[in-house]
Amino acid sequence: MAVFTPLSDDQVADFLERFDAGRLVRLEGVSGGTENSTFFVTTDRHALVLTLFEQGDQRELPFFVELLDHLAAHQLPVPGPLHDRQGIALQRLADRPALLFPRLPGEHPEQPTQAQCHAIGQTLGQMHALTRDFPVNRANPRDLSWIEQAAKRVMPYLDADEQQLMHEQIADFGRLLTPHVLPRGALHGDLFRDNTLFDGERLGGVIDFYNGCTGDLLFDLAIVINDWCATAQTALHEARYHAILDAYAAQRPFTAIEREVWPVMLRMTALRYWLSRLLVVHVDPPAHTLTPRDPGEYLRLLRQRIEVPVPPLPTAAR
Ligand SMILES: Nc1ncnc2c1ncn2[C@@H]1O[C@H](COP(=O)(O)OP(=O)(O)OP(=O)(O)O)[C@@H](O)[C@H]1O
Ligand SMILES: N[C@@H](CCO)C(=O)O
Repeated sequence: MAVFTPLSDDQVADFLERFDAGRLVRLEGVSGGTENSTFFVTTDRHALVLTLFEQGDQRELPFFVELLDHLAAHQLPVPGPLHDRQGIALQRLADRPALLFPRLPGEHPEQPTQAQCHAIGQTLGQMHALTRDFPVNRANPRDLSWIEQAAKRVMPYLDADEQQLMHEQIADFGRLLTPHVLPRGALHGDLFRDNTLFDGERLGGVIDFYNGCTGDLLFDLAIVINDWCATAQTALHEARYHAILDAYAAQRPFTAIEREVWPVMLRMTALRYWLSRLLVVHVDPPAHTLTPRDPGEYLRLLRQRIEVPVPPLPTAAR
């Protein structure tokens, strides 16, 4: 389930009056997602998605709206929010912040093809090239200082080997990453396969920007590689890896420092998800009954990244 706040047809029909988007034909709750209430809204003119924000700091919503407006204005495949007749995107409905989006076509890929990997690498590279000078800022909520704090909260739930691994890795990140200034910009922050929609090989869109923030561009790319390029045994799927990185590098070439710290960034983002999933399981279980994602998957991935070197970042497009 991902309807925490039910809405009636009348509520949504009234809400649509604020926009030039047609009249309500059908309202359906969406079962995917875990954080917000999501509805598919069909009007006589458009297929739309309505999101009610159930958690998080509402003062941060303008960052997401401006980022999506910016990317959509540059024709990136993202759902640019609809603006009402007064030009305002961010609304209130059922006492919650609400946004209305175009419904993008497609399905989440489970076993991404080469063409799908190329498409996501290219789009992320374009997004990063476009947001290097994006003027609005939101600090990365999952940076190294968050990792250090979160690690203290989960330590009691780890065995001795896992505790040692976590301590050693975090010390490494501080030593190997902190001295460097990496290229920065606006990040998606959670670009897993299930935050993309593919219509066949065509990228219909990238969704769920609510982890979006300002940070190291390489952090975003490492999240993508870890999720998109792991085989069932967490080994690196090399064909997908090269397809994503080559397409990305053609849009935004890597710096020498990025090439140097790349293996560390892959480990840091693997540990970031090991931690956030441990927090959900042991420390802050959500109110809903959905099965939490397995922290062990990212522990295995982290170990894999430590034991098996990854090929270097490409120097130039092949
Ligand atoms: N613009 C869109 N076009 C088509 N489908 C969408 C769109 N936005 C959301 N969806 C669908 O709704 C589902 C839930 O949306 P979303 O991922 O934003 O929710 P969430 O509660 O923030 O979830 P989570 O953070 O767990 O991924 C998505 O998996 C997708 O199937
Ligand atoms: N992508 C996250 C969940 C949503 O933030 C994870 O796999 O843990």
